[in-house]
Amino acid sequence: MVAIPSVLITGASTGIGAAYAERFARRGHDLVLVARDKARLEALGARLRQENGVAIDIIQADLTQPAELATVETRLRDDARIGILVNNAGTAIGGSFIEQATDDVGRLVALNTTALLRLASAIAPRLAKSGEGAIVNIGSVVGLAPEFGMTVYGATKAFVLFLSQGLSLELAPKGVYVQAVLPATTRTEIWEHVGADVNTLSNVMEVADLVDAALVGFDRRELVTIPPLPDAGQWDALQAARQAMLPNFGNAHPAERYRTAA
Ligand SMILES: NC(=O)C1=CN([C@@H]2O[C@H](COP(=O)(O)OP(=O)(O)OC[C@H]3O[C@@H](n4cnc5c(N)ncnc54)[C@H](OP(=O)(O)O)[C@@H]3O)[C@@H](O)[C@H]2O)C=CC1
Ligand SMILES: CC(=O)[C@H](N)C(=O)O
Repeated sequence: MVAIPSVLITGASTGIGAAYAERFARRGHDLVLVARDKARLEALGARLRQENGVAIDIIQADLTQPAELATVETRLRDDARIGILVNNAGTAIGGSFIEQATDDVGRLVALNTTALLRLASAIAPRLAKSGEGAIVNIGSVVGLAPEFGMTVYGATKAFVLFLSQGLSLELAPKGVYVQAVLPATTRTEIWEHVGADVNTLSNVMEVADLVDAALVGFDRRELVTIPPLPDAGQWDALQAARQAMLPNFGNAHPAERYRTAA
C-alpha cells in the first residue's frame, strides 16, 4: 500500500493555513504545522489528532528569521515522509508605499517571498528525485492588480505566481505538481494587520469555502486556482495574450517606434 504523504503547512496557526490543516487531516494525512504562535498550533494539533487520528508535529518558527527558517528547510530536506508543502504563511501591511517603513516592507518581502522560495527550494530536489509530491503556493489576486493599491504586497504575490508557473514548467515533467492559489478577500486575521475591519468589506469569502475550492483545484491538478473568478476563460485569455507576445521578444533590433530619426 502506498503511504499517504505528510503535509507541511506554514502559517497553520489560524486562517487559511489552519483550514488547510483541517482538510488534510480529514483526508488522513499526518501534518507538520509551522507558525510563531506555539499555543495556537498545539491547540489545533491536539484537536486534529483527536478528531482524525493523524500524527501532528509542530515547529514554532518565525520565518523571517534565517535561523528559524533554516530549521523548517532542514525538515523539508530530510523528512522523506513529507510529500506536500503548503507555502501559506504570509502577511500584509497597510498604508501607501511612502507611508510604509523600509524595515516593514523588508519583513513583508522576507516572509511572503524569501521564506516561500527557500522552503520550495529545500523540498523540490527531494520530490523531483522521488518523482512525486506537490508544492502549493498561496498567492493573491492582488498580484495581478497594481490598481488595488497594495504595491509591495501585490509585488510579493506576483513573485509567488511567476515562481509557481516557472516551477511547474520545471517540475511537472519530473512528477511534481505545483499549484498557485490566488484568493481574493477572505475572512481571516490578515485584515487586522492591514488595519481594516473585515466586517466593513464587501464580497468577503469564508475561509472554509476558499480552501475547499482550492482543494478542488488541487485534486484536478490545476496549475493556477482562482476561487473567486467566475469565468476561467478570462485567465486562459490572459495567458494566451502573454504567450502570443513571446515570439516577438526575440528581435535583434529595437521596434520601429523606438528608432531615432537620424
Ligand atoms: N485573507 C485574505 O483576504 C487573503 C489572504 N491571502 C494569503 O493567504 C495566506 C494566509 O493568510 P491568512 O490566512 O489570510 O492570514 P492570517 O493572518 O489569518 O494568517 C497568517 C498565518 O501566517 C503566520 N505567520 C505570520 N507571520 C509569520 C512569520 N513571520 N513566521 C511564521 N508564520 C507567520 C501566522 O501565524 P503566527 O502569527 O502564529 O506566526 C498565521 O498562521 C497569506 O499568504 C496571504 O497573503 C491571499 C489573498 C487573500
Ligand atoms: C490583505 C489583502 O489584500 C488580502 N490578503 C488579499 O490578498 O486580497
